[in-house]
Amino acid sequence: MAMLAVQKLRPVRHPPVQGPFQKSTRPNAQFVRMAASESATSDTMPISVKVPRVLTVAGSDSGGGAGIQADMKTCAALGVFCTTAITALTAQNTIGVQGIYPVPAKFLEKQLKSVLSDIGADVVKTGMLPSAECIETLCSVLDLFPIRAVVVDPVMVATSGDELAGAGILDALGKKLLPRTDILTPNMPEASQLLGGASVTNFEEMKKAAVEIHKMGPRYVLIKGGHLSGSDDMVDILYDGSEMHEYHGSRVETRNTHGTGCSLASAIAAELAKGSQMRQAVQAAKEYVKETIQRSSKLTIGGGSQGPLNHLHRLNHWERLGQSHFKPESLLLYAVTDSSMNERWGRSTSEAVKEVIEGGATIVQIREKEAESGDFLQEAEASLKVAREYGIPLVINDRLDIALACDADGVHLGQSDLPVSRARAILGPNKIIGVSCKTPEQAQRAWEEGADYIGSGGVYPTNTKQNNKTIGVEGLRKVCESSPLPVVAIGGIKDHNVQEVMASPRPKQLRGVAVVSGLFNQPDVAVAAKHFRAILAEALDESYSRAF
Ligand SMILES: Cc1ncc(COP(=O)(O)OP(=O)(O)O)c(N)n1
Ligand SMILES: Cc1ncsc1CCOP(=O)(O)O
Repeated sequence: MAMLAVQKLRPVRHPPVQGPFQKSTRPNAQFVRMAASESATSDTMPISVKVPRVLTVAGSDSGGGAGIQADMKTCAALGVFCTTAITALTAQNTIGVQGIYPVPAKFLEKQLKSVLSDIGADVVKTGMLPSAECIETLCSVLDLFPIRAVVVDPVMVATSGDELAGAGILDALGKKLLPRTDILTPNMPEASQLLGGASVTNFEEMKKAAVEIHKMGPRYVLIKGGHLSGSDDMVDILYDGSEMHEYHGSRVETRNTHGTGCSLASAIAAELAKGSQMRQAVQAAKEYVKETIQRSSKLTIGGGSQGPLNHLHRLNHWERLGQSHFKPESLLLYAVTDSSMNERWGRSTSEAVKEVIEGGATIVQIREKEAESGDFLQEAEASLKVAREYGIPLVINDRLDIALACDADGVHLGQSDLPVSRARAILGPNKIIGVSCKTPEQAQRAWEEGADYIGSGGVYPTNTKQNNKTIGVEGLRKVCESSPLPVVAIGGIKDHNVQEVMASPRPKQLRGVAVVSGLFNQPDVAVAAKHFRAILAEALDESYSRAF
């Protein structure tokens, strides 16, 4: 049995840091300790590890981008343990703030005391403080515990423009909190509000504002110049009462900036908690936020104008998602091979694949119902080589083992094949998984299990697949409307009925047609593919013009 190494807790002895400590009437409770297992108790590893701690006193953002949620993720990313005292719940998303539910001051006090009496905090960071009462409560609790620094982000207006704290807090902020603040981090509109509406719109006014706000009590004032207009150069100013320090950066073009202010203040708090001096902490925090914005710029979360950041980008979770070979547009002309048809016309599968791609196929599936595994693999490898030369995705019908063996771009599965969820677990997030669906229930399941697209049919009767139920154009539409997944129509699709399949009004999920005999049971595959592309172009154009 592994024994846990236990060491007696001692009251905190804070290392001396520059700047005022918060006054304390009571010794702090404890270290945050991680009990180390036996394997970690070598000569070089301490048996008790003191973890830097930040307490964030802020509002909850249900959208996960700002507030408490941003603070916790920032601290986690920077190696700091983050506790919370929630001042308000907000119903919020990437569009804006739909509601605010302030937490009663008495319950805020309970949270603060609960955390500080047990876990303690090296640094307290504040965000949304919705009322004067809440500020007074916070300050009276701060008097009771030793805190090394207080970082105040004077959150008043959300990035969406919604008000989070009214002018009613300014008096309490100025009288109670700012005199005990180590660093205050207003943006330009907040700086203006703190100064009773003074103009803070350019660099010179930012400097003047920093001097004026410094007189209100904070040791450092960091005015964020993100709102400076007419310049790609973004400047923040840090004023310590005698010197102005400038931090220059360049603007990153992205909608994903929601929670940037909370994240910067939390990053400063985290760096201070780890032992940095103020200027170092601001520098490191700015670098972290800059890198975070850059690494978040392509994320698609929510439909509003303010997307969140990827605080934990160093874990690289979402970068890999972006590497999928699949784009719904590639379903436009989906070529499904048939070696018996190709043999009849005197060509190998890989030759047919080359011709169909040259004619305009946008994705290829190798479908072999009779072939031995070794032959299937050889055919797949030769075809994949061709498809890669043209940058066209290639998937394997039914056989996950063949797809894995040749490292194809994915598989197409039928309802009687391996379940999509199992295939996804084996193939990982980046491979394409398509699944055949005839019913709305199957389509819904495909979506839930992680498929990339649906193949739906047979739309028309076909000789290529025996005993295959025909669902018609109506059945195809029902499948399209049952999940957000892109759909490709299949079954008996020929040049004379493509128009009908793709006719307007077309469900937005329907992205193209999958064809076997219409492409491969033809004397010239490239000509057949070109012909399909021309009809598709016309069908799409026509529905485009009808929509206007
Ligand atoms: C794009 C596309 N859609 C549907 C099918 C049919 O797949 P499945 O139901 O697995 O039937 P078989 O192709 O295995 O006979 C498909 N192959 N491709
Ligand atoms: C594989 C498949 N799945 C449903 S119909 C079908 C065959 C489509 O072939 P064709 O395009 O020749 O009708």
